Amino acid sequence: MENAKSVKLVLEDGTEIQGQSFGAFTSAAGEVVFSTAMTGYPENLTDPSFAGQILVLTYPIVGNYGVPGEELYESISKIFESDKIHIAGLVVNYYSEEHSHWNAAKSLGDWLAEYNIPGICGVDTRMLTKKLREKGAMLGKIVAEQDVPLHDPNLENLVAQVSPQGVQHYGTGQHKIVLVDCGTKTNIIRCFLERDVELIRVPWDYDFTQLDYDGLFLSNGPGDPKMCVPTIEHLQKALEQDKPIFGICLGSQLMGLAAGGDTFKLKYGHRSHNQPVKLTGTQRSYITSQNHGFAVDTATLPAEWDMLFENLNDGTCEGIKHKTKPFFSTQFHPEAAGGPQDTEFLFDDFLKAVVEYKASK
Ligand SMILES: NC(=O)CC[C@H](N)C(=O)O
Repeated sequence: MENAKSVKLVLEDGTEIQGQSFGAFTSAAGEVVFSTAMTGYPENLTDPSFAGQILVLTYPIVGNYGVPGEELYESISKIFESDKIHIAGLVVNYYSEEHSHWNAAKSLGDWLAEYNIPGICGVDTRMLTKKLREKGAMLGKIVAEQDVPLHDPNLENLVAQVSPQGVQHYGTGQHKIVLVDCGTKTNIIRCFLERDVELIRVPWDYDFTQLDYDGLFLSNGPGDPKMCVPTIEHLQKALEQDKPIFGICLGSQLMGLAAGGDTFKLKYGHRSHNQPVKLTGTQRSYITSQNHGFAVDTATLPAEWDMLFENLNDGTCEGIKHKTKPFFSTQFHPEAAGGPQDTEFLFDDFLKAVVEYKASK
């Protein structure tokens, strides 16, 4: 890029990579993670699960389709996954200063600058990804003029930072679903509102056990699931009842923990739109959208629980289910955005369980 200022990416193992600045010319530290998705940066950057992370995109040209303008669906964003950029920094190979797309309203660089998020381009992101795969996810920083200390976001309660303050209601459908918002992607809300649902969106530490509802949903969210102590405690009470429960990503990890199982940090996580998972007990596999650094340790699940999906790349747990009660979860993202929508039927499965539960009362 002509006239771009120099910046560098520094990793905790001492690696230093020089590049050029785009977005905000500022320094930022975080956990460096990579995604091999080929598209979807407007969705990824606004996914609250990326809070505290410096995101490396392996796709070699980024920014060429710009960033869409904001449109609303009900009272939430129609396009983005939340109302701001959540990543701490962005690392790309070639940043396309020119963009062209029918719904582009601005450039990726201008959008990052609006939120004071630094980008670094001119980085061999495939070499960097090989390093992150060999050594595991590392702390790192993008350094502009001012140096900043390395910082581990997983030691913070990131969910408390991204979860909303109050309760919000959406939709007027027949089935009352409580959505525990640990940093939900808006497409989860859209998926529910396309169905026959009245949604009650509550903060991560809200005592939803006091509410009158037909089904409980636990959202995705950033950081280490073990930070969500109040959510796990409330969930434990819900697990004593029979109302259907569905969790996605962090929500799946919280179900595992509330059930009495354990979670662990994966070496470098799963972040892409083409992760294969197998439905337990079948030979059926699905291609899924994923963004996670932790997973439920299947070996620690109590006897009443089974693994529901398994990752076909590394055999890790991609969801769990209770053997007799209508409780299930996915580690992947059936709501996609971006990514394949092949598993969106799981929202219908959940609502079918809600209908059956209500009919049994
Ligand atoms: N997308 C998510 O919900 C991620 C969950 C958790 N923060 C992890 O990285 O594993």
